[in-house]
Amino acid sequence: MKITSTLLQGCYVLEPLVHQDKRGLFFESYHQKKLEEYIGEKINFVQDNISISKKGVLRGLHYQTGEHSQAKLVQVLKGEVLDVVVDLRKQSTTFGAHFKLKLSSENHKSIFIPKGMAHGFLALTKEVIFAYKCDEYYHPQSEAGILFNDPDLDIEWEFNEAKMILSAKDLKLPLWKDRKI
Ligand SMILES: Cc1cn([C@H]2C[C@H](O)[C@@H](COP(=O)(O)OP(=O)(O)O[C@H]3O[C@H](C)C(=O)[C@H](O)[C@H]3O)O2)c(=O)[nH]c1=O
Repeated sequence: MKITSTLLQGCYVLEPLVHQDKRGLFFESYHQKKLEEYIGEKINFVQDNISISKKGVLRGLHYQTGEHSQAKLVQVLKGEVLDVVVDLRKQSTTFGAHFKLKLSSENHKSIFIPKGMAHGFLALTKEVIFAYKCDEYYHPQSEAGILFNDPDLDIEWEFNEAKMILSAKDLKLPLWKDRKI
């Protein structure tokens, strides 16, 4: 597995070793020991999530606050997304910055997102199966988010906004300057 840093402190891109043969392919989609050794801290994922989205669906930007803040390992099992991570950590050297990367069932890449980040993705193909691990359980009372097209974050989603599909909840998320801490 190859692990590379991103512009965000503590956020990494993982690329598995893909074993191909006449049947198809095999790769380790998660290896706790290798990831812990690289990031230098223990990881204990407790919940796996899967969402399925049509082309144009944008989910995010979401996070959980306080003790329910989640580290995540996100990957795409089918299709392709533009994945976006935003650094919410005031003490971070990359506070307020964002990182984006295309994840797909072709590139097999995943992103380790540390606690203290907002996360979202835009589905770029007809059907996207998105799978991710969280190190804290879902805690609705601690859910928070930032509007996807916040002017201060200025995220270029590379997609026609008129064709995006968002939940009513996500369309009402606050701006960066009004976000829940
Ligand atoms: C997140 C979550 C949701 N739910 C229920 C709540 C709703 O009834 C339904 C859909 O939830 P929501 O609209 O929040 O789902 P997404 O918009 O995909 O949310 C996710 O979107 C971005 C990409 C993330 O990174 C977050 O982990 C997560 O917030 O699933 C659960 O039962 N458990 C959960 O862990």
